[in-house]
Amino acid sequence: MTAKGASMGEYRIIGGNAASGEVQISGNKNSALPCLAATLLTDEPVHLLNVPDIEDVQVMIELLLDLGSTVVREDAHSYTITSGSRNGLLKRNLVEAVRGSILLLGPLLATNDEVRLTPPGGDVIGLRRLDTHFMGLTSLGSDCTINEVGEIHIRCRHKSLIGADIFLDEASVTATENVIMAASLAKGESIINNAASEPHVQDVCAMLQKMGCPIEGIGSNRLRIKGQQRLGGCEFRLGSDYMEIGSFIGLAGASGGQLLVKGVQHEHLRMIRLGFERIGITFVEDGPSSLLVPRKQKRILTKEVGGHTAKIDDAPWPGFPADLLSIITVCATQMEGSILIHEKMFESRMYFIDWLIRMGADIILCDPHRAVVNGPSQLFGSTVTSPDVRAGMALVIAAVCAQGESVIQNIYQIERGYEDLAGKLQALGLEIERTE
Ligand SMILES: CC(=O)N[C@H]1[C@@H](OP(=O)(O)OP(=O)(O)OC[C@H]2O[C@@H](n3ccc(=O)[nH]c3=O)[C@H](O)[C@@H]2O)O[C@H](CO)[C@@H](O)[C@@H]1O
Ligand SMILES: C=C(OP(=O)(O)O)C(=O)O
Repeated sequence: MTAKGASMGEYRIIGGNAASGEVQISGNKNSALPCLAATLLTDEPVHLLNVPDIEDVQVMIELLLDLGSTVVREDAHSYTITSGSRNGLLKRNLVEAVRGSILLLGPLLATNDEVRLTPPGGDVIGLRRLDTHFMGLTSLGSDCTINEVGEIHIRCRHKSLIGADIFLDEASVTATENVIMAASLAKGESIINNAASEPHVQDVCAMLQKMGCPIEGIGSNRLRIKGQQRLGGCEFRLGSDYMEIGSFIGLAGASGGQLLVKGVQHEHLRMIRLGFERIGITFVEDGPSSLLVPRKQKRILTKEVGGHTAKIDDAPWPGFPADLLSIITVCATQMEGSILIHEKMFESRMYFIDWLIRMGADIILCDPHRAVVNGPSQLFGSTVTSPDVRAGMALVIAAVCAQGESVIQNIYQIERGYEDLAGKLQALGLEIERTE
């Protein structure tokens, strides 16, 4: 059993078929988590639309319920949430189930004198430091400590948080979101320098603006936030999940299918397009919110000018997203040539490559951060375990490309972030069975 008692089930996949047809993309997990947390910043109802129906969202909603919020689920993707007491015992197993639980810190600190929280969970992909969160929240006038059992304790030094000119030591996504949310109810103006600017950070800012908090610089690394005495309710539609989009582009490209991907925000895909082009996969815009991955692809790992081996590395937005490097790695095994994959941001995200090697991939894992993929390789079905959400999806793609049957275990890790994955893959003509 997992922390929240969800399925530890498995997927059985018979490989060899191309993923073809149409797929509808869900709302962005990494927008949903902070936007759910931001409902705590107002006493008025907040109506959230395009919320993905995934495990992480269900955990976050359970945490809000524990904090006294009223949650009305209008349908699988829309909720009206009204916050209540904002205190209550947060179950350790729920907090530890998702990284997003750390996002309660900012809103709870803005609305209470002090907050206690056990450390968050999420993917085990290397050290996930909290220093930047503490740095930002301390600058707004609080004291942060962690006790011997790892419990986080934050206390306001004044009657309320006080706006400040803050410089973050790294452009951390969730730290930026926490500081934005805390600053929205701080006294006076705050400036966040070296802020993260991912589309989900932009979503949180757009939602807070609708709640009555003026924010300048959205999408840049310098945000100016005018703190308010109170915020109002709003209706907000979450952006689409560009990690899911990238995953389906990779799935179609690697398996040789033709796929129409619907529910796309093209402006989020500029660097992702360049990354996929480097591994020989292209896609074209097909209307304002769709893209097409054509069946016919180059399938060649491109070289740098001068004929040198190319590389793909991750970076904070608008760089290539860390969360898509595992997908790129598995897709590269199906293309001709060599490429260096350089994971700069997380220490332990590349160990899933051992599973790919076991399935027949020719990859040299140089060190925890760098791998050279030599392709193409015929992959063979195997029993593998999903270590984290993106590695899990990468293993699904490997299984689709492989000859024979694969079993992918620990699919809770995948379903944390992908809505109805088995259903979506079956609709694309793939042989996948989900068992509990
Ligand atoms: C719930 C949520 O939103 N999770 C996302 C969030 O996690 P999260 O907010 O936890 O990730 P952070 O942005 O804090 O950091 C991710 C990693 O990148 C490193 N780092 C970060 C910024 C920087 O300028 N330089 C640098 O090296 C950090 O040290 C850390 O190892 O952002 C990550 C990076 O996009 C994504 O993988 C996660 O899916
Ligand atoms: C690392 C990820 O998620 P989380 O931060 O929620 O663990 C991810 O979505 O790839």
